[in-house]
Amino acid sequence: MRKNIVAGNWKMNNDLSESKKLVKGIKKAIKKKELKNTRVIVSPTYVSLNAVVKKAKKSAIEVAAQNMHQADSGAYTGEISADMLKSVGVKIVILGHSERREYFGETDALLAEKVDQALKNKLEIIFCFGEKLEDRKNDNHFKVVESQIKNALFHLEAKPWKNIVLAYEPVWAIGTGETASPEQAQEMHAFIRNLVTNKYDAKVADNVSILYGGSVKPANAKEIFSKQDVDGGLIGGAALKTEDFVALIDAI
Ligand SMILES: O=C[C@H](O)COP(=O)(O)O
Repeated sequence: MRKNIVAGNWKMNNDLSESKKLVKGIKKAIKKKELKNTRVIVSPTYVSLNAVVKKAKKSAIEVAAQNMHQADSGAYTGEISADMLKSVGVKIVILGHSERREYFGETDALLAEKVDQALKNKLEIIFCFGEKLEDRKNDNHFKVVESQIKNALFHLEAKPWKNIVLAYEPVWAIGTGETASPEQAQEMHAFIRNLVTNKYDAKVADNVSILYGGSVKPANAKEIFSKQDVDGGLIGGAALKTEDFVALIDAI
């Protein structure tokens, strides 16, 4: 059965001491909670990964990296490999975030390589995709999402899908305060699950968690998370404050 997930993407926020403080706060706040079928993931910057992994020990918190390079190693100044992530205890990596696509030119083809590299290294992937505002205005949102998923993930066999989490993040809703309505989120999530069913089978589709991301906050989380095909959220801004993030965990 698929899991619910509340994942905080800290993006380029929080230095080392702020990162340690935030994970410590979350750890304390969730200590006595019965999380049942819910996973809690935080994703600090590279420089804080090791420290956050250590602080998260003996808690339900899992730690993800925000990106990684597609090669094993080599002359790629400024980059981080899958092996390096594993060496500091990281088991999950976010790939395909719209900010990586937009500001760092990451294409579907490159992301397909990163996906293969992550899976080869037994890293779990939170794979992000989503349409831009003009795509939605032109009624192209389903087509765009379908091609992003097909191009980066549909070369995979069914088996590796147990290590894939999908994150639908409409670009127009990220950091803008504008959220997709719960109905819009459900409509797209059902479409995505159907795509996976058609390509693989119902079992693969039922087992994949599909997260929603884009201006999720305590005030709107419950309604979004309550939708049948929404299995939690990938959270930016609201993941930076302990009480807000914990409220999102409570909302699931
Ligand atoms: O990765 C997280 C998403 O980009 C959502 O960010 P946001 O919650 O600040 O809109």
